[in-house]
Amino acid sequence: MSSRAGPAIGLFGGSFNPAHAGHRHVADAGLRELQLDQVWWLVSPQNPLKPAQPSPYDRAKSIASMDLPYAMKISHVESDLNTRYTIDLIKRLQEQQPFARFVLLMGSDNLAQLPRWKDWQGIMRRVPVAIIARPGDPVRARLGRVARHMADHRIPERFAHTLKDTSAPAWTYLTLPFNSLSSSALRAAER
Ligand SMILES: Nc1ncnc2c1ncn2[C@@H]1O[C@H](COP(=O)(O)OP(=O)(O)OP(=O)(O)O)[C@@H](O)[C@H]1O
Ligand SMILES: O=C(O)c1ccc[n+]([C@@H]2O[C@H](COP(=O)([O-])O)[C@@H](O)[C@H]2O)c1
Repeated sequence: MSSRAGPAIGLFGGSFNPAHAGHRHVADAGLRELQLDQVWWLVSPQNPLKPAQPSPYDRAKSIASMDLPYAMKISHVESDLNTRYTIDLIKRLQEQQPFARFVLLMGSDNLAQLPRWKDWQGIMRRVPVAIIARPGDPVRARLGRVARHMADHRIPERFAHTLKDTSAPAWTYLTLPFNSLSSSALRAAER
C-alpha cells in the first residue's frame, strides 16, 4: 500500500425501496470482513434496469431509520453528480478523491446481472469488488460469466481483508450466513 493511501471506502449502491436488514448485512460485512474505514450507502436516483422508483430522498428515510454506525453514511452523490451508471459514478469519485481506496459492494444477484451494466469490465478494471452471497441463485452468480471471466483475479474469502489494498481487477465472494430479506418481499407484504 502506498504511504499516500487514503481511506478505504465501500461503495454500496442500491435502490433501497425500502432499505432493510439484508442491506445492513452487506454494509456490516464491508466494515467487519473487508475492514473498510467507511461504507457509503449510495441511494441510486434510478437504477437503469428497474422501473421508475420513488424519490431518492424518500427512499433514504428508510436507511436513516436504521441508526447506522458513524463509519456508515447515506450519500446522494449520484443525484448531485447526475450520474445513473455505476461506471460514470466511479470515474467521477476517483477524480474527486484520487487517494481514496474505493471498493464496490453488492449482493450476489447483482453479480449475476453485472454483464448487463454499462461497461462492467471497466468497473472491474477500476475498483476491487466484494460480492455478498444472497439466497436465490448464488451458484449461478458464483459460476456465471463475470466469475469465469475474472477467475484469475479472485481473492479467497479468507483474505477478503486484503481486497481494499489490492489493485483492480480483484474480487472476492463472501459466503456469510444468508440474510433472506428483500425490498420486493417487504413491498409485497405491505400491499
Ligand atoms: N438480503 C441480502 N443479502 C445480500 N445482499 C443484498 C440483500 N438485499 C439486498 N442486497 C444487495 O443490496 C444492494 C441493493 O439492493 P436493492 O436495494 O435492490 O434491494 P433488493 O432487496 O434487492 O430490492 P428488490 O427486491 O426490490 O430488487 C444490491 O447489491 C443487492 O444485491
Ligand atoms: O451501471 C449500470 O449499468 C447499473 C445497472 C443496474 C444497477 N446499477 C447499480 O446497482 C446498484 C444496485 O441497484 P439495485 O436497484 O439492485 O439496488 C445501484 O447502485 C445501481 O445504480 C448500475
